[in-house]
Amino acid sequence: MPEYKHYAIHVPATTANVGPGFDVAGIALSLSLDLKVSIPTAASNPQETPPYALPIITYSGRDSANVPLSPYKNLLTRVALYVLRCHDIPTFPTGVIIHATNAIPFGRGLGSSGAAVIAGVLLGDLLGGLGLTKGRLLDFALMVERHPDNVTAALIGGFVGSYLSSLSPTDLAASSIPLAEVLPEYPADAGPEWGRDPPRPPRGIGHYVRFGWAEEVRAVAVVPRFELATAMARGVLPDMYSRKDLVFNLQRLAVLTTALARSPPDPELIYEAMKDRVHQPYRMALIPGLPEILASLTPQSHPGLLGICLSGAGPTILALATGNFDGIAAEIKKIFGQHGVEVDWELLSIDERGSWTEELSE
Ligand SMILES: Nc1ncnc2c1ncn2[C@@H]1O[C@H](COP(=O)(O)OP(=O)(O)O)[C@@H](O)[C@H]1O
Ligand SMILES: N[C@@H](CCOP(=O)(O)O)C(=O)O
Repeated sequence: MPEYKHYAIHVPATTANVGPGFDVAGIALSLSLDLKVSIPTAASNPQETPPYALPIITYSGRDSANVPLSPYKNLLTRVALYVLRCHDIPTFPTGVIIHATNAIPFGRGLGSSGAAVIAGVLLGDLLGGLGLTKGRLLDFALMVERHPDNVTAALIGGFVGSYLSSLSPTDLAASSIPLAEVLPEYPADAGPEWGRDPPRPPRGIGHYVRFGWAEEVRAVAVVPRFELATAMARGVLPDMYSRKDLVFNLQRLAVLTTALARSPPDPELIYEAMKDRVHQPYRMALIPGLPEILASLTPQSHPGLLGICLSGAGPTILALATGNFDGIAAEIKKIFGQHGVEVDWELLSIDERGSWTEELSE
C-alpha cells in the first residue's frame, strides 16, 4: 500500500480588461480552483516499480460534470505534462491522485481557463520538484494562454498590469508556435515516448506590475447562465483600430490604474475611466442586453457604483462598487431578464494572494 504526501494548489478566478485594459489589466477575485494532489512517497512506491499508473483525476464543484478526466485530455494535466517534458521528465510520476474543487464558472469571462493553466503549471512544477520562479511559471502559462491579463493576475494576485516582451525573432517564433504543438492532442494509447520534446518557452515572455487597490472596492459579478468561449469572443474583434479609439482607451487606462487605488474612490472619474472602445463594442452582438446594461447603470442612478464593464471576454458583467451591491445586481439582472437571459450573481473581493502551493499535514 503506497504512502502519500499531500499538497494543495490554490488559484483564484480573474476578471480581465476592466474596461479599457484589453489584454493588459486583470484582477484576481475571491473565487478559486483548488487542487488536492497526493503523490506516493518514493520509499513506498518508487517510480521504477511496475505497473506504471497514470494520474487519477476527480472533480467536484462548478461545471465539473463534463471535464475530461483522462490525464492526456484534461487541461490541468496536459499543461503539467508540458512543463515536465520541457524539463526532460517524460511522464507523470506513477500513482498520483488529483482532486479538483472548482468554483469558477466555465466560459463566462471569469478566467476559468487561465486558472486551469496556472494550476497546471504549478502541478508540473510540484510533480517535477522543479522549484520554478514566478517569472518562469508565467513563461510556461503564456505558451498556452497567449494573452497575459488572466494568467498574470491569477499567478500574482491583486490588480495587475502586464505586457508581452518584444522578443528576438527566434524567441518570437518559439513563443508563437501553434498551441496544438505545445499541448498536442495525445492519442488514447500515448506512451512515454509520445510528444516527448515539446517547444520550450523563451525566457521572460511576460512582465507585470501590481497596482494599488482601495480596500472598500468590491466586485459585483453578474453571471449569465450561458457560456461564451473566449476564442469565439476574440474572433469578432478587428485587426485594426482608429487612432481616436486607441487614444480613448489609453487615456482611460492611465487614469483607472491609479483611480482604483485612491481611498475614497471617485465614482465620476472611475465610471468614465472604465469605458472602452477596443473590445466591448464588437462583443455587443454576442451578449444580449450588454448595450443597455453599460448605458443605464451610472453612479447617479445607482449610488455606490464606481464603474461597469464586461468581465474578460464576457458574458459576465463586472460592476465595481463600494455599496448598494444588491440594487446594482438587481438592475443588471432585470435588463438581462428583458432579453431572456437568466443570471446568477456574486459579491466578490479582490484576492491579494494569487496562486500558491502548500504541503498538507494529513
Ligand atoms: N478547472 C478546469 N479543468 C479543466 N478544464 C478547464 C477548467 N477550467 C476551464 N477549463 C476549460 O476552459 C474552457 C473555458 O475557457 P474559456 O473559453 O477561455 O473561458 P473562461 O472565460 O472561463 O476562461 C472550459 O470550457 C474548459 O474546457
Ligand atoms: N483579454 C481577454 C480576456 C479573456 O478573459 P476570459 O476570462 O473571458 O477568458 C479577452 O478579452 O479576450
